[in-house]
Amino acid sequence: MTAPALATATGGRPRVIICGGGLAGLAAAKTLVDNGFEIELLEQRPILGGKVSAWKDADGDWIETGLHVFFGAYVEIYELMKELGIYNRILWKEHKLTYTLAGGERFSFRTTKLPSPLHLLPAVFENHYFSLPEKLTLGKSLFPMVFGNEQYMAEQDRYTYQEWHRRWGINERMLKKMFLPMTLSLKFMPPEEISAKVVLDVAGTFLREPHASRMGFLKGSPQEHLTQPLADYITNKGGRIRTNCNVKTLLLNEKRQIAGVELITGERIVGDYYLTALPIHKLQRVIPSELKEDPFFGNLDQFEGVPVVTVQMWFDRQISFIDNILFCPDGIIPVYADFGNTTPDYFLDQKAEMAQRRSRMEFVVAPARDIIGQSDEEIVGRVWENVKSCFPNTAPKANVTKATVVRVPQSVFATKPGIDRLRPTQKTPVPNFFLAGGYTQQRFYDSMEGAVSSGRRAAAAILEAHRSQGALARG
Ligand SMILES: Cc1cc2nc3c(=O)[nH]c(=O)nc-3n(C[C@H](O)[C@H](O)[C@H](O)COP(=O)(O)OP(=O)(O)OC[C@H]3O[C@@H](n4cnc5c(N)ncnc54)[C@H](O)[C@@H]3O)c2cc1C
Repeated sequence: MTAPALATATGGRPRVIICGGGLAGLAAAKTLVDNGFEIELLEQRPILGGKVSAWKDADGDWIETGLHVFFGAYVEIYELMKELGIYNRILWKEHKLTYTLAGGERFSFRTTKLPSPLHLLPAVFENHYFSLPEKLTLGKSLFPMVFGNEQYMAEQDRYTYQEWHRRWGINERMLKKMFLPMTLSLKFMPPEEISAKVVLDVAGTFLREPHASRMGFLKGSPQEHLTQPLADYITNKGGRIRTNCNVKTLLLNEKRQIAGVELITGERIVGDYYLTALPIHKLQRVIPSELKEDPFFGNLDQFEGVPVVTVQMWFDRQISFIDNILFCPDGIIPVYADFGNTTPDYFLDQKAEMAQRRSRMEFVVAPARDIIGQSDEEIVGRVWENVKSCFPNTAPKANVTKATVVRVPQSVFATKPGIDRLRPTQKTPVPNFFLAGGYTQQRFYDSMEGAVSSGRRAAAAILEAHRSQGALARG
């Protein structure tokens, strides 16, 4: 809803400069234009979307920054997509987690319609891969996962997940085969590095909410089905989006408020409010050093991004017949999907008979610290060996017709122990400066939902600041 009464001291509409055109910046921009603000969004790259961005290569194939799935637990991104009329672009898959192992072995967890947390218990106890004694070690740990209160969860942030797992005496094979691909898919970090709190938060949500772990895929590229409709909505409402605008620094005035944004070209852009929706390693560079004297900003230097690699491979025949997300504890591809099954826009030969359908797979390669520096050929070769070992009946007959590698040296913020309490609010101690991004405080960490939620919270904080400023002026 537009609020035409909004105005600045000079009589114009309040103007917000947003740095960063990922989901957080775009979600904030949408809320602000909906509320009568003038926005100018500055994005460094030629395309929008940040970590969810995709672009077409010379063959006309979409290349994605990363494999993205939607979880049933998300809320705000669905509200936003419904407002844009694009919620139906999500295709929900069967509520089942499939693990593919070396040698072609498989196991899965299928949920039932029982009330939570019972909906997941048959999934664990019907599973054939783990023995009953192994599964019983997990049973007792479900209590703190489901019933642990906020204080308990916060206290677990001092442990890695591996430490927590061992403290509770949960079976080691479950750590290696079930939880390793889970933590690598969640935050691209292994159990010995990720905070226990993150895993407990996610597992607790899955246990408490029956649909939380259900997953969906976009019907095609995130550019066409998410980012572009969002950007179009903003520009149609008068928002200005500028790509190829690399923000160099935020400028301060004598009151230690933000006075403007300087681009690397030297151009200076001025507004009433400033919102950064940058990845944490970029934010660290644009914040003036004077502000870092305040621990609110100084603490941000303790955050870092996790490296990850995305590999896409095209094949001359169908390798997998599973229309869902796939996990793999063996090798370097903890989570992947065959877009030939999951994503209709990507079917190479949509009208063909099933026999002619071909696989097109996208893999998350993690942990990537030691892999990211390898050559494309080496990385693709290792992924291909991994695929052949997981699909020994179909893969060896197939030929790889094309492969691409996308490296993200600093992707989502590293959820290592001790970092959670340092996550800043969207409102900062500087009255005209606000933050958005997965590292800021909200429930969903660095995810599409976390980005949208943080963007909307930052926009709400700007609205609030503007209203109280108006009240002050009137008073
Ligand atoms: C491989 C991979 C897989 C993922 N899978 C999932 C998934 O399955 N489900 C899920 O929910 N989430 C997933 N995520 C996480 C999700 O993509 C992110 O949490 C979310 O997109 C972050 O959005 P953001 O706007 O906060 O940050 P970003 O997307 O990083 O956006 C920041 C923007 O700022 C721009 N920028 C940087 N520096 C400057 C500068 N100096 N000036 C101007 N602009 C600048 C960047 O170019 C970028 O566009 C995945 C991430 C990756 C990398």
